[in-house]
Amino acid sequence: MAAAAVQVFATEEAVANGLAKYTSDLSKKFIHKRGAFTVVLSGGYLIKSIRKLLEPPYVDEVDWAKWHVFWVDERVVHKTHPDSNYKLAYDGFLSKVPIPPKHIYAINDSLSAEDAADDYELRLKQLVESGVLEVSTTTGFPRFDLMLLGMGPDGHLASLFPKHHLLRENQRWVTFIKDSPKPPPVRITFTFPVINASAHVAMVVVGTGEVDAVGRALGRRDSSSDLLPVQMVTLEDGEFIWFTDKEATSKLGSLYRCRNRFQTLLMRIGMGSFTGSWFRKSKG
Ligand SMILES: O=C(O)[C@H](O)[C@@H](O)[C@H](O)[C@H](O)COP(=O)(O)O
Repeated sequence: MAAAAVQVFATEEAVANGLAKYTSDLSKKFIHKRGAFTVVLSGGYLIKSIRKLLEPPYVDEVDWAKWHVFWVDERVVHKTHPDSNYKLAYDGFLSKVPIPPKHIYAINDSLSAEDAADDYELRLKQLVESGVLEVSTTTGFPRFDLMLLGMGPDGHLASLFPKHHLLRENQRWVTFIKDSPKPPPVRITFTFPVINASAHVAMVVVGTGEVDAVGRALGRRDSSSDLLPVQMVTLEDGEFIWFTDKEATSKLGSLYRCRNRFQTLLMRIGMGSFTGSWFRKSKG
């Protein structure tokens, strides 16, 4: 049984600070351990959520030369197109830190969706060969150090949408979709076995847009309904943490709110540690 930890911050600003510290700590840990840090980004609001990494102390502490950056999903458009997740990340984050360009793995935007998915999967396999990317010893799927993900109001993550057949894909590392309900329709995406092989997944959800999905994902399980895609994140051997704020969790029960208030008090009087404020939600 895998567990998710839920961290509820008072504000979006506090989420951004917490996420920067979490990412910077993991970056140090993995670079010390194996000389590289493999980070997967999503599109959407996530890029704004990681902005504090661009500020002191993190911008100076992080060993950017050792980062390797990937996308959990990408729209099949040119890299300069306003819909491109690469462009979003480049303009808002990657252009501001000294990550070597050869460590930034954008999709090949001259290919069709089918070929771009094949090409991306092949490049991941080459990175496994060269030792940059680890693999799960149990499943053989690639094991990224950290995935920084967002969730949509329908509970989707990456380009894995409710009731879509791609939710059941269990062979491919990277696949394509041509009927994404969120525009644009044509995309490539990591599959669940890849997401679930991760060492760490941070699910970042702030504001009121996703309150219903957060309530369903973290509230009492309704066995009569289909699982939301986000509920299918069950890491084999990793840490799954929600970074949320009060608004996003406003539909959760009083237990969540009480525990968070108690933790905030402990932190104010200097007795709470960051990890101490997490509370565990059993999954499965
Ligand atoms: O290409 C995309 O559409 C994104 O990668 C997608 O998976 C995103 O992360 C979620 O839809 C959440 O998006 P928001 O943060 O904008 O709600």
